[in-house]
Amino acid sequence: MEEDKVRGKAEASGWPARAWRLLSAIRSESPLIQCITNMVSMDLMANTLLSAGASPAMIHSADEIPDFTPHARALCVNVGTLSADWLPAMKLAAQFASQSAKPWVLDPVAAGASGFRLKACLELVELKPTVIRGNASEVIALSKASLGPTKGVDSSHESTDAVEAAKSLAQASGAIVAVSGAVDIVTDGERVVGAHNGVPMMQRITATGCSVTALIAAFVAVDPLHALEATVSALSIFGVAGEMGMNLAKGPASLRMHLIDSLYGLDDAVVHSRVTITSFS
Ligand SMILES: Nc1ncnc2c1ncn2[C@@H]1O[C@H](COP(=O)(O)OP(=O)(O)OP(=O)(O)O)[C@@H](O)[C@H]1O
Ligand SMILES: Cc1ncsc1CCO
Ligand SMILES: [Mg+2]
Repeated sequence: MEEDKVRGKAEASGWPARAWRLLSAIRSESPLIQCITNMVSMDLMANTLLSAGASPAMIHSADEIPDFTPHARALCVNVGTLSADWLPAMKLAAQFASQSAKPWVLDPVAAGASGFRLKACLELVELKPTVIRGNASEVIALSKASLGPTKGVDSSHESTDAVEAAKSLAQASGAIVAVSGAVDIVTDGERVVGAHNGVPMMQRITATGCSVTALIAAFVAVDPLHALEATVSALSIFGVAGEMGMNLAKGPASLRMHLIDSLYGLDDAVVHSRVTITSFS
């Protein structure tokens, strides 16, 4: 009953209609999304983008960036399996994206796990990402610019523990900051919005976070002037795909498959009845 009330309010706010409109735009425009990502996530990330209707390209060589990056509608940079030889390409691509006024999204995987990684993430933040999406531990580490008690790539905090950290990171960087978790939190430093869709089993599949970051890049590509709204919509749509997928799944491996199928098959009615987004402030 309480859940129905929250859904009712979300519907009245116009969020489901916006999420559906942006997903439809991705399906019709098929925006080219360049991804420089970790070796674990490449497959799921590319398939997530394809099933949403976008066109992924996992192109990471610095030699190709000057020719290629200006053609992409958005860039996703993910430091999951970072090494010193990949970092210059990430920075170069971010510079090209910024120079050509293309949105770019940073995933600061395990930002608090080592000094090398934290410094690299802070340097990337200096290059003005449009959106930063991490789990709560990553956003807290980045916001405080300090190493944290870390489980590596997994979070040891709830997303709601990271609201203040997310707001101050957004204010300091000028980026929209998204914290994934049971409730996904999105802020521009003033407004705070919560996206409530998703299922806990999504945490048992590696790279679902990486993949939703790339999906955010696709949503921002089709609505670059409303990055907060596009980010919330992407998180919500991915969560709804997880919920639909979970109805058919037996565990993480089959959820991975059904999530992709569900994202591909989402329709207006499902999006309108399930998308649950609320304002926190
Ligand atoms: N308890 C939960 N309930 C519902 N959805 C969840 C829950 N935890 C995570 N999710 C969803 O799972 C996806 C991945 O979020 P998560 O916070 O696990 O990212 P992550 O730690 O960066 O993952 P990875 O590093 O493996 O890519 C998001 O879409 C998020 O909304
Ligand atoms: C498991 C793992 N290790 C480095 S990146 C990655 C994918 C999830 O972030
Ligand atoms: Mg992650």
